[in-house]
Amino acid sequence: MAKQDVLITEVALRDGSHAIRHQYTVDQVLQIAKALDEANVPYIEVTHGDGLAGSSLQYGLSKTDEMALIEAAVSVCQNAKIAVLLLPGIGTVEELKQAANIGAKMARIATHVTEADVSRQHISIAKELGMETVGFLMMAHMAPARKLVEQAKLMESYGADTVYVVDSAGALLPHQVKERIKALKENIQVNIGFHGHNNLSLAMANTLAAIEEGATRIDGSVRCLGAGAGNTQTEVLVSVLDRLGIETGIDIYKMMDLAEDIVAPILPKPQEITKDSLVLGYAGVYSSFLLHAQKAAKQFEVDSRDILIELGKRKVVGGQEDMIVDVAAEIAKKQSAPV
Ligand SMILES: C[C@H](O)CC(=O)C(=O)O
Ligand SMILES: [Mn+2]
Repeated sequence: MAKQDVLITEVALRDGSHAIRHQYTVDQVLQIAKALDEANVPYIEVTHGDGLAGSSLQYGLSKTDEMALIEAAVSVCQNAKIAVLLLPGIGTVEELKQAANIGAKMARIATHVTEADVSRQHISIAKELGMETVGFLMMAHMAPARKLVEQAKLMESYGADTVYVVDSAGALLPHQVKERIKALKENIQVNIGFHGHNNLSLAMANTLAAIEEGATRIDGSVRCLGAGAGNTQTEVLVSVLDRLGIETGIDIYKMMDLAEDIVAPILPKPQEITKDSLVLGYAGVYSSFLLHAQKAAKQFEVDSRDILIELGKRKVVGGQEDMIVDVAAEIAKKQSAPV
């Protein structure tokens, strides 16, 4: 195994699922996971975009049962470990056990940045199942560094091997990432990770800032495939890290090839920063809300940016997707009221 200073988790088959409305097929997962494994990517995350059991009317129905997708990825990987995401309250311990049974080796337990206490049971059961465990603190822009430290310590105490700072809204600026990672580095002993979104075109800068402060677990997504404007682009990231003399162990040419030849052809449209995804970062809104807000905007004939700005003001968090329709209806009502 090549030397690795930073371990990359590829999230195109999980976060990227948001961008294609959870329509992955077994065939696509077989092809992508095999190519990622051949490029020496150490971890590949596979589930519905909102984690295990996310397939629902609320979060979007998957085309294919995620267990079939996980099984497919496991079947073609020689070295890469398959990771699964679980948001307590969406997924349960039952799905976690099922995923472990079919070969998933890493469990990433995601909570809102101030609610790490709900991850205790899932982290400890994942450990009992022999899985590597990650605590995933979402919407990290909504809490100051000292709060993040407090919450990360909880996850560490439950047995997390790594704690991630997750910029779910793509709202953090590089100095804010630095401040948060530095505080974790000074206060917890386990590995520190970073997961960025590119809504303000800062995913790469933020990722580099995190690595500079000591993050060694980093998420990337081929072709940026992810919620909102997507994630830090893996094939670009490994090239930049190579130029910086930071080893990922990943074959750069193979990453570029799989991005161009396998992933690009299945995309309905290239991942880009649109006015709506930009507003996610600007207003600090959960990236997974993008498609729901656009749908509500159409239904109520209002500007999707107005919905997103209002959601940001109300500090709505993941799990409150039903508020999107409420906000759209209120805006429509205000707009049709006589002046
Ligand atoms: C369920 C979310 O999509 C998790 C994530 O990737 C994020 O918060 O960002
Ligand atoms: Mn994400």
